[in-house]
Amino acid sequence: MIRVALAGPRGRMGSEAVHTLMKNSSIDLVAVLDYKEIGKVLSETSIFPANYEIPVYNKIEELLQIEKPDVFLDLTTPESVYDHAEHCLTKQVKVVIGTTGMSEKQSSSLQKLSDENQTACIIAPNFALGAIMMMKFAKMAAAYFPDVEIIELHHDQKLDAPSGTATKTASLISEVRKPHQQGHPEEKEVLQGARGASYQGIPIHSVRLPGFTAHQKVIFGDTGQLLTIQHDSMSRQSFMSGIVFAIEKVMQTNDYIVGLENLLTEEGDLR
Ligand SMILES: NC(=O)C1=CN([C@@H]2O[C@H](COP(=O)(O)OP(=O)(O)OC[C@H]3O[C@@H](n4cnc5c(N)ncnc54)[C@H](O)[C@@H]3O)[C@@H](O)[C@H]2O)C=CC1
Ligand SMILES: O=C(O)C1=N[C@H](C(=O)O)C[C@H](O)C1
Repeated sequence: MIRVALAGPRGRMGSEAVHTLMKNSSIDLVAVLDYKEIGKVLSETSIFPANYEIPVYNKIEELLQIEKPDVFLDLTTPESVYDHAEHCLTKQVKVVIGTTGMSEKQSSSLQKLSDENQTACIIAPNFALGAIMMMKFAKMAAAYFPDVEIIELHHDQKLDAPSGTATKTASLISEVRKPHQQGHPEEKEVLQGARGASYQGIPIHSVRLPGFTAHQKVIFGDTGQLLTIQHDSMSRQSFMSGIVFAIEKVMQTNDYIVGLENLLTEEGDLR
């Protein structure tokens, strides 16, 4: 049994993940971390059934010391995630991070901590298999279609923009796309922000509206043709098999890994 602690149990992702981990016969959800008092065990909150007697902690130091999890899964906020991961890696507790919105500086610092403590840290900007495929396909296409823009569309409660998925997609594309100027060389934004954010020259446009869950289009343009690679998460169920996969994989490594595409084999692991 893999002993897992989860941060953010009442969130949109966290609550779904609690149910998934409770149902999994090779995972033992030993504790959850919330930032405020919500009861001593999860079943005392209105959103979980009576048999969810999982202890709730407000202090990560106590959680790690008392429950000794093998893996700490973070599904919280850009503000909290770094601090949690730092505590875990320093105490040599493996980490799976689903939370997006960390700065590059924070990610590099976690990589250093992971290396120094020889403790695995898997960062998954997107746990959904289809989104991972979208990113892989986009990287393939970018070798042939260097002009590309990314449009990501999410629910209006999302805190970070652009999404972790969009940034990761742009980073993968940048590995193969020859740096060059897109659009007209004399292009001017009449209204600031009209051309979106720029990741090494790749425009990223973020849409936030009620009604959306998590969606992305990667549009490649060439003379007389367009190629669009699109992924839609219609519910948070789409992320759950990826969470279990990441927890299983983090037990087999001591490395710092960003993106589940680095862990997939050609045999269709996540099915
Ligand atoms: N990697 C992936 O596939 C996915 C990642 N996400 C990311 O996961 C994160 C969570 O997303 P949602 O569930 O939609 O957000 P949410 O706002 O519904 O949930 C976040 C939860 O974290 C809790 N929280 C905040 N600070 C905390 C702390 N210090 N300790 C413990 N709990 C704390 C909040 O009370 C809240 O319940 C976001 O960063 C989002 O971008 C979301 C969906 C998929
Ligand atoms: O906040 C979300 O909802 C999501 N966040 C992740 C991201 O920033 O890419 C993954 C997915 O898009 C859902």
